[in-house]
Amino acid sequence: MSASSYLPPPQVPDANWALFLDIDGTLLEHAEHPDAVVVGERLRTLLVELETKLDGALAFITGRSISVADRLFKPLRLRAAGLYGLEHRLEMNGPVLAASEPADIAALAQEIEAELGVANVYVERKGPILAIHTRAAPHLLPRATQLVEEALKHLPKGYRVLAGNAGVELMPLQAAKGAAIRRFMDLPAFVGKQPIFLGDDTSDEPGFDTVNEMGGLSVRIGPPRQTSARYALSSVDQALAWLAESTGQKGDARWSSLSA
Ligand SMILES: O=P(O)(O)OC[C@H]1O[C@H](O[C@H]2O[C@H](CO)[C@@H](O)[C@H](O)[C@H]2O)[C@H](O)[C@@H](O)[C@@H]1O
Repeated sequence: MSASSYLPPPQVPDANWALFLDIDGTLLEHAEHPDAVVVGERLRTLLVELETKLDGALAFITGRSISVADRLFKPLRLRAAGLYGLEHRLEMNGPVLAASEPADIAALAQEIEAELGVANVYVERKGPILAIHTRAAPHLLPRATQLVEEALKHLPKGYRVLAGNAGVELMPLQAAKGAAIRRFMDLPAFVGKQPIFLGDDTSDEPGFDTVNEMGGLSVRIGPPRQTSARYALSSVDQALAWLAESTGQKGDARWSSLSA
């Protein structure tokens, strides 16, 4: 769907819906470094209210690892697909099915850190996924991309390179948000419900496609751009206000800036 046909999504009033939430750029404003994001108390409260309202049918679908998501949203330990679906927590407060770091990815991370780490590039090691963050050194994005694309030639088959938000990620092919959403939709708390997915990034597009196929609501957060999402909200503030309205709170366009 083209950016010009964007619509704000309708309100979603009841427990017939299942809510899937991307984190960065959707629930949280972007920050210079992945550890510098701010999770406000008001957002934690909203997530708990939504989880209760939807009878448990709520999950994070994120590129972050679940352990990092837990640290950010502590003490919440919500259902989550981390690392684009390579790891899961299928029950709130339940165990995490985590993914480990293969030796060749560890070696590659060290090589890239040795070259670019000194230049303010952050190499985030996420088990089988490497995220090279160039937000603080944008001129090094082409070099970071070149390094991971070169590495693809030497790694076993089954990896791909994906443009990130101010960076680039190397990940296994099976890391995909659409498959992660489908996995949750088979669980008792989700089955028979209509999925809604809120996301902002290229890596969220397979999630939009999946909820479109399932007859759900796909909602892209951010300024207009080409996307498969059928609805749009222009900012994190708007996304949080939309979610809050479904719990009966009045709309507030400054939602996230008031929440810290
Ligand atoms: O799928 P998401 O929940 O949106 O996670 C995507 C990536 O988010 C994080 O990186 C991005 O956000 C950082 C904080 O704003 C920012 O500094 C960075 O430039 C962004 O790319 C996270 O660090 C990654 O692991 C996630 O894949």
